[in-house]
Amino acid sequence: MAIDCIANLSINHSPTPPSQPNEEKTDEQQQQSFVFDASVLQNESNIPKQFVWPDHEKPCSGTKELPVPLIDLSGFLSGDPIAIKEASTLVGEACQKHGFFLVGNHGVDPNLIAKAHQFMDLYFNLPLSEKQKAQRKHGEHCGYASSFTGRFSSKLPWKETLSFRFSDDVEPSNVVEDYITNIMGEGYRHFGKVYQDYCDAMNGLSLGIMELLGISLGVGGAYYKEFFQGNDSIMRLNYYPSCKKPELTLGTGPHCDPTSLTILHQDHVGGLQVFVKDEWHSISPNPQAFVVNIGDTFMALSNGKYKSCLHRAVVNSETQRKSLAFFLCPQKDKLVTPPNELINTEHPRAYPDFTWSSLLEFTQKHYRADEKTLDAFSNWLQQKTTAQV
Ligand SMILES: C=C1C[C@]23C[C@H]1CC[C@H]2[C@]1(C)CCC[C@@](C)(C(=O)O)[C@H]1[C@@H]3C(=O)O
Ligand SMILES: O=C(O)CCC(=O)C(=O)O
Ligand SMILES: [Fe+2]
Repeated sequence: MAIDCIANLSINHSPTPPSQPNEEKTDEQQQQSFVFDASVLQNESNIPKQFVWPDHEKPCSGTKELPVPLIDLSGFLSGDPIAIKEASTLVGEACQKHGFFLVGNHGVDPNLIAKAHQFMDLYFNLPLSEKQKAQRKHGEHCGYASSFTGRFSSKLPWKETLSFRFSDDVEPSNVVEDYITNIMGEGYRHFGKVYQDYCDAMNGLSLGIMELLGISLGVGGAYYKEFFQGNDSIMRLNYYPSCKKPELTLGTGPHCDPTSLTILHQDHVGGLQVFVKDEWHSISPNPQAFVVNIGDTFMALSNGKYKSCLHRAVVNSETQRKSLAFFLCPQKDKLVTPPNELINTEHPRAYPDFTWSSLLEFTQKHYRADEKTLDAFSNWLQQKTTAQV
């Protein structure tokens, strides 16, 4: 079934019955045979135990709003030096506190954003067998994943994702469109074009934000912008089905993004939460704005001055939720090391040099990304280096 034709297809399909647990199988084997079919699970009043999170990680009621600055990019985009200075100051203040801010008047076509959301609705409401054509393979980070049942045996996130790679190092870059068409079929070419265009827009916005970050850190607008030229980034579509017991589970577990910069567009539903001053805070939806946050790799590039902050996503019993996350990542083997201007006796090196490919491999094969990913990775690297001596 091609994505093109589903644009005018009302999708009625008999939901795949959940695989009945088989007593003879071990827990582990049951886990592997478990399939997260959102069209079934969203109607289940008793959610499978693998999706029930420990009490200390369950959603809490009455979360306060996180005060994040909404930075108007119109002046920056028009090259107004005063507006650029103001924007870089606001970005720097937010990044030293919790690493989250909003950007408005960003120049991304609202019709493109709307189309990206519309095609998410179409894709994630396809029959599971159709979505599984793009099944993400073990150890890889591209493709379709439903709650990561193949990777984790507990604390499963209540979500489906479709992730693909975007590279800025070829002109014109058709990597997204070609990937989607190759793994999902020629009928998805229009679908692929929409996300190709979306990623191109995210790439441009990311490089602009890197300019503001460089100015705010006093290393100049070109420093990080050049570092991320030819980036090799990840685009992720997050689809969170409604859940009859939202208070027991999480859409995305607590984590710091291991990547460099995340540009997130959340729909009108809400569910993003950030852990600041030992409390979870929400960031309410603003469809005209993107939520931007610093990831672990940029925290290292800023020598720890800017914070990669713990965050998560909660679900609800009323409606599905969607978010589009563009994860800016440097070329895989580029050395991640902070500029000398940020190193001095008062601020010695906070993290060892590393490459993004080694951190990505660590999150995919050795460690579930969470609040301590960069510390765990640094220790793992140092143990590896010591062992090789
Ligand atoms: C490089 C990545 C790994 C994850 C997607 C991107 C950035 C965030 C990571 C993730 C969202 C952190 C929480 C756990 C995770 C497994 C998830 O819930 O999706 C992580 C992603 C991943 O490993 O696929
Ligand atoms: O969906 C959200 O609001 C957050 C998702 C997220 O943090 C991620 O995908 O890394
Ligand atoms: Fe995240």
